[in-house]
Amino acid sequence: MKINKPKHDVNPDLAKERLKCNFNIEEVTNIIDGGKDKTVQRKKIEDIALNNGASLDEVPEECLSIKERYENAVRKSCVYGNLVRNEMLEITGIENFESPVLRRTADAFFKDISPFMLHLGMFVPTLIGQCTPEQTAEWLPKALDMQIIGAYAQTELGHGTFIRGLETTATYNPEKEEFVLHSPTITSYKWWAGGLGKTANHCVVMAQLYTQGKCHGTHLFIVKIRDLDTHMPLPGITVGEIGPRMGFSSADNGFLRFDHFRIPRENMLMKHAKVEKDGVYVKSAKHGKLTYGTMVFIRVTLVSEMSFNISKAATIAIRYSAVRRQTELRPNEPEPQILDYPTQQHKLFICIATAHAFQLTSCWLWNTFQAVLADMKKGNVDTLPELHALSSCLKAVSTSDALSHIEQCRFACGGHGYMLSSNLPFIYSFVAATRTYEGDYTVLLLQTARFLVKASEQAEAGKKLTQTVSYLNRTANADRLNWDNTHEGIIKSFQVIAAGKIGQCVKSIRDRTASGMDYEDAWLMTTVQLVGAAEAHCRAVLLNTYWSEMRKITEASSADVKKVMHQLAVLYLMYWALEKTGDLLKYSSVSKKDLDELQRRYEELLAELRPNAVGLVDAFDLRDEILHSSLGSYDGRVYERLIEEAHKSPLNDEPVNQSFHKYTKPLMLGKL
Ligand SMILES: CCCCC/C=C\C/C=C\C/C=C\C=C\C(=O)SCCNC(=O)CCNC(=O)[C@H](O)C(C)(C)COP(=O)(O)OP(=O)(O)OC[C@H]1O[C@@H](n2cnc3c(N)ncnc32)[C@H](O)[C@@H]1OP(=O)(O)O
Ligand SMILES: Cc1cc2nc3c(=O)[nH]c(=O)nc-3n(C[C@H](O)[C@H](O)[C@H](O)COP(=O)(O)OP(=O)(O)OC[C@H]3O[C@@H](n4cnc5c(N)ncnc54)[C@H](O)[C@@H]3O)c2cc1C
Repeated sequence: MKINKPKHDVNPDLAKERLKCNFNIEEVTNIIDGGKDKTVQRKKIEDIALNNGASLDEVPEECLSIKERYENAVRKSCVYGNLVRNEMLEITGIENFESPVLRRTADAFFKDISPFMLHLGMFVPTLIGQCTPEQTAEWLPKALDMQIIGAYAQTELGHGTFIRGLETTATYNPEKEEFVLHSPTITSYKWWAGGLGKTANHCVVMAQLYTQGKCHGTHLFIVKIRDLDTHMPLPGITVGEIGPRMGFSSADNGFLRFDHFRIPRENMLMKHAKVEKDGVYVKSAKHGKLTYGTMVFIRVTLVSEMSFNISKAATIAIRYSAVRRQTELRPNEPEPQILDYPTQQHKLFICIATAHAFQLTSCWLWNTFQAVLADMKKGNVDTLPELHALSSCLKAVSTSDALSHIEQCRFACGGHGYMLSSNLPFIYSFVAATRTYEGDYTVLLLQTARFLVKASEQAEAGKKLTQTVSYLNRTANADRLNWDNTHEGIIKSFQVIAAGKIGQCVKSIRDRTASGMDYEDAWLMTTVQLVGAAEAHCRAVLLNTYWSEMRKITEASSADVKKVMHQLAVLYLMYWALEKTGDLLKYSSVSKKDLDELQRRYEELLAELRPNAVGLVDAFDLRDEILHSSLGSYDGRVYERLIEEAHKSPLNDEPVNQSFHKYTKPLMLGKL
């Protein structure tokens, strides 16, 4: 495999690590990419995007002012967008505009975030999912060609989670065949939409639809908010940026207020429900929640996004841990590489395994999503609730796990991991937002819990359940599972934990209603348990999917690759079994002796994986331009890079800062 040759000598410790690796790295890269041809395609696209240096910044993004950072990000977005439009999409095919390969190259341009991200990330998918064929013909080519730039304005100042509580109104006027968009209260300001503040000239707006004097709930509208030539906001539109936040600092998350703003009837996105010219409302023939489709789509894609982010953080932390030496183990012996500490391996090897677990699960989820879309095309929406439950819990758990693993990667890099030049703080703050946006963690797990409670009741009634909850058919009446210390045994025990927790929730709700509580209060009182049950279900799905997909995907692999992929999956199973010993003790016959044995095997496995650690992160094949890290580059020149980056600090532009003469010296002389 062609590796981008480092310009400098590789750090000797890192070079030695690469000699230790006992499997074929290229083979694992091909597995991650989804095949050899996909690796070739990815590399071709990366060469187009990155070889001309257009992604490079003279001054690090973080050293710029807010305005400069935004302007620089727009500049790079245009260069990048142009490359996507003219060269990259030709290779992937226009229908793959959301390809992870494009997503990956975008990271080389933006340490933080592109102000255009939501254009391709949400605006375009909404057009694809919510437009009639005529609307698609009108809007999609312009959006894909970037003649118009869009945002997705759903959340308001007062409501994000509770979509039915949104206050923006779209009132239909049959005389003029127009909708009037209005923000009636301060809490109805649209708030948060990425790219809305300064970049977008169009946006999709979620608003309460009124026609013939009746409210028909939230629907989507496409709205032009700025003049295409001058970029000035149109009359009736107040739009701006919401201000600095934890991350997302090079983009322009926006606010938007409508003052009786008129749009043509054709601007309601009418694939599912519509308003006729005379004002008659025709509701979706299929399902009431199809306007939420973009959210489901993004939740599905976020699982792969989390895999990518963990793989970046793991690459940085593992390469750094191979270079970094700290603390004598025995007097007069060299300090060990910190990667030799089992505690460090415990923090980091799970990250490699999780990146694989999420990648394989995301492919499986994507196929499930495509199958549901195909069913819906034929008018069958029966599979939608299961997809909604799955995408909700996998989005919640993958973003939450990614966040804690990435934080462990930062801890694993000590003080240097706190430097922005390590890139770990950027990765962390990006992923921190994913736990909240597209549906908050708790809220989405409660959506899954609704589905699980219904499934449990169906299992109790002897009905056959769909695939992801079919374990409830087998385990509904099981009390404590007989512990079986095999991989399949661990997966089964997680299904029993999930079934036990769901059963306990059902019982709590029933006990509470039997004692006189109404159902809503009984549900509310049980929500802490319900979140736990949905998380447990998600763990069972993740463990089962990772294990079975790993076995499938490595069927034709070489023995060494099979072995190391198998070891990672076993590590994942053991890690989670040990994390959840309380649940195992409650729901299975596992003994202290069994758990001690599991712990011993886990520690041995860390040691077995140790020689392959650097090889495993090299297999993620993340170019230095994408990693943006002083600690994680391929050549391991950690200390040299930290010094180079320090010199880029604007505070080092002159030997004495003017504040000394203005403030410090007068203070020292008592003249302030
Ligand atoms: C170039 C590539 C780029 C890739 C980049 C990758 C990532 C970046 C992308 C974006 C980044 C940044 C931006 C983020 C944007 C946003 O955050 S947009 C705003 C997102 N907002 C949310 O997610 C809000 C969360 N809230 C909800 O989803 C719903 O309100 C909630 C599900 C909580 C409840 O909805 P509500 O209307 O109140 O429903 P009910 O409680 O009445 O439920 C009725 C039944 O409908 C079922 N249901 C709910 N949602 C769905 C759905 N989506 N699909 C199918 N079914 C659904 C619900 O379960 C109920 O069913 P039962 O009655 O139980 O049977
Ligand atoms: C970086 C970023 C980018 C974003 N981009 C966009 C965008 O482009 N477009 C857009 O429309 N929106 C966007 N959002 C908004 C985002 O979708 C919402 O912030 C998110 O859905 C959470 O909603 P909320 O802010 O109303 O939180 P809230 O719902 O107010 O949550 C606050 C707390 O209340 C809890 N809570 C709320 N409801 C319940 C319940 N029913 N049961 C139990 N607990 C509950 C939550 O768990 C949480 O702990 C973005 C947000 C961020 C942070």
